[in-house]
Amino acid sequence: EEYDRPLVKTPIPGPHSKELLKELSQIQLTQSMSYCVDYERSKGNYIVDADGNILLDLFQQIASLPLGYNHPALLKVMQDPKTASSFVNRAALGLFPPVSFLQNIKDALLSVAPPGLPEITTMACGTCSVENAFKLAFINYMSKHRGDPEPSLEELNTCMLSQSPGTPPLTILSFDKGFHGRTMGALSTTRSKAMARVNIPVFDWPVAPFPYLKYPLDKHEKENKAEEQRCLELTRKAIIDSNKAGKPVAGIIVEPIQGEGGDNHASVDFFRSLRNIAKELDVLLIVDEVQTGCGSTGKFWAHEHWGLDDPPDIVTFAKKMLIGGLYHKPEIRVQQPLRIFNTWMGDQSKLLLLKEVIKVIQEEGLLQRVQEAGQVLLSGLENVQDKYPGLFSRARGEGTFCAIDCYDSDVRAEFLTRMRAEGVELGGSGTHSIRFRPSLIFSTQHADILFEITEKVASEI
Ligand SMILES: Cc1ncc(COP(=O)(O)O)c(CNc2csc(C(=O)O)c2)c1O
Repeated sequence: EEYDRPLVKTPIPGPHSKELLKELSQIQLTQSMSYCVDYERSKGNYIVDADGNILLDLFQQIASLPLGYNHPALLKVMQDPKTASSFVNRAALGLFPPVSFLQNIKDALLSVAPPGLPEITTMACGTCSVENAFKLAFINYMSKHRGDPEPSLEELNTCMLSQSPGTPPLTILSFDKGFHGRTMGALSTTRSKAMARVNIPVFDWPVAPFPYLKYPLDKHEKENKAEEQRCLELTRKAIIDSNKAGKPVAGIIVEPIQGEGGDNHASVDFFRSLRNIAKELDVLLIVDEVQTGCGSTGKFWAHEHWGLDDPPDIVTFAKKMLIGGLYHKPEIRVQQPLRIFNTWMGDQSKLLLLKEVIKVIQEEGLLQRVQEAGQVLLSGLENVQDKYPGLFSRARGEGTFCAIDCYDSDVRAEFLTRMRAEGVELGGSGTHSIRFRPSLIFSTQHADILFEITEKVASEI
């Protein structure tokens, strides 16, 4: 059971949050912190802050809570004495896997593997999953072009001097406004905000535009088709040009929906064509499902909407999956140990929680609930934009992975601040979009509360 509705008693952040953040600012930057949270009292769709304010949370820790706060099924895992050892003994999974490792991987990860991708490597977060997906692509490219999975002696020597052929000038093609993480390789393919990239030396890898669609989609079919065609042609050209310039493209990375760069969508045809381009140019297709994965688009994996005959080569995940990792085709498994590797390789305790998450999704039919609640959410957003055309536009979404544009970033900031003051936690995406990232237990009654509060706020702005 959770709370019936939001209850805001103080300004947010309240006095206790302010005091805690002030102390914390002695040891680290706290500007990104909105308020401190009482994680014991937070329940389901509702987050409770340090001052007892109860908010309907449609952002859910940057879209990383699958079942909201303190779900009983997850708390039950913690009460099981058998699981304590998994939480206190963090295994180096690449060296000393627990006896239960394969069973847990089967139950938690292989049971929901994307179609056609039966192999998996676990990781700790989305960024390190993406970094290792790139390495998988590079290692594969070299093995394939060498005709031998084993690196040559010349490669082993020259790589220590950062020289070719051991250190190859390979690249990853990514899309403008994409987000794939903030470490140097992932950051080379992340272009959502300048502040995430500035002053960091990144790789100068090829980039292509991602479609910017006009809404409603059914009223702009011709223009949107042309926009997608333009992007596909520039993608193909960027790869061919990079190959010709002696910087071979080993992989393409794409999000099914660009979750940081402005909730940018593209059609099934766009992604099916992208898959064909990757195949034609012999480039691995990496689908980054860190934000879209684990159900919020109404299918377990967002790319399942594309109905691909030939699956992606690699799918990265994290956030709602509670652990990071990458699924991949068997033929691209690296042959040598300790090349795709780090100390922990994720965390076995998260697999025990994820097993329960998947059971709850199946037993409570949460994918169906996401589809139903998503329709109510999207049509509610369409009503809001119809009623307040000066404030909102481009309502869009797949499942509950929805967004709406504000007139500009100032209106967005004002709207988010007022919504929080009225007890609804939302996030921004890109320069002026609002993103909805409720957990999978979000239902139509939460949508009713959302739109009741949205009406109040929109009428006051
Ligand atoms: C599509 C996609 N790919 C990779 C990542 C990186 O995952 P983490 O390393 O943050 O777990 C993310 C993380 N999302 C994210 C949202 S805000 C943010 C940030 O660092 O500002 C990161 C993602 O959305």
